[in-house]
Amino acid sequence: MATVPIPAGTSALLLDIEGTTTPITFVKDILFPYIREHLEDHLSTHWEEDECKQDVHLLKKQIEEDMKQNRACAVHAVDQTVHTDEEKAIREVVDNVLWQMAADRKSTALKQLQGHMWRAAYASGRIKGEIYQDVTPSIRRWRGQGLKIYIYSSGSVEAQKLLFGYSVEGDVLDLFDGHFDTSIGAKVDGRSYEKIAERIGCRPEEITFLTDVTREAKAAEEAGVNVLVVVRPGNMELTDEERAHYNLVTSFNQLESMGRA
Ligand SMILES: CSCCC(=O)C(=O)COP(=O)(O)O
Ligand SMILES: [Mg+2]
Repeated sequence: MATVPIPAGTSALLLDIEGTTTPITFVKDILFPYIREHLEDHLSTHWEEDECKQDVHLLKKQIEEDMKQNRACAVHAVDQTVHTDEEKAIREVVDNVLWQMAADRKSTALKQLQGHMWRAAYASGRIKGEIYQDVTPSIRRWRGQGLKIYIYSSGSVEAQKLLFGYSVEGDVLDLFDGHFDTSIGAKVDGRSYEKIAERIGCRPEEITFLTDVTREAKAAEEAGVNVLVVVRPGNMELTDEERAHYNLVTSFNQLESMGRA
């Protein structure tokens, strides 16, 4: 397995989750089906609670935004205040959420609701966060070399903390210096990476971002962030052009720090 140098001058590694630290199958075959299976029951049980009301409010705002931008969207009046028929209102929220999930939308509204729903599944031990075997030993090694480690995922910060807090390796949250989600901006928008650098307190050039998605890699590059594209089983195939352009890693074990510039 060829060694890949962590770009010189890197002080912080920014890690994607799905397809990078964690198999895509865990998200698609375990996390997402859990939502589809329990959505209606979750909404019915928690409908009157503040957290659920906030989740529904955010979904409604997303629909308004989609309509303003003329984006295709399943339009449902998900408003708890105007519905007299609670069952119908819940049905509309369910339809909207299922529609967003079918399109693999990464909206903050959807991700926030999902994070809240997974809480019970992780806490009961029904779900444990999967992490590739090379991930935690490598992070420990990099931390020993003085690198800071951050997560940036479309999954909400709460969902990220659940995955690593209730992982197959137990609670490994102490490996991370911080978490970012789409509340800082979309992963395909270069400005998100500028904001992350600001929040970390370094220049974009000091960050190296690891992701499986080349649209995210491109956005990070535009912001001046270093990028490594992660190739894991089941990840989206890269084009020849992408393979030629990006430095690729198949395991975190390959990544060696060459010392700070
Ligand atoms: C953080 S667990 C949930 C994963 C998820 O919902 C998701 O959209 C993953 O996106 P990523 O940015 O980690 O590829
Ligand atoms: Mg990913």
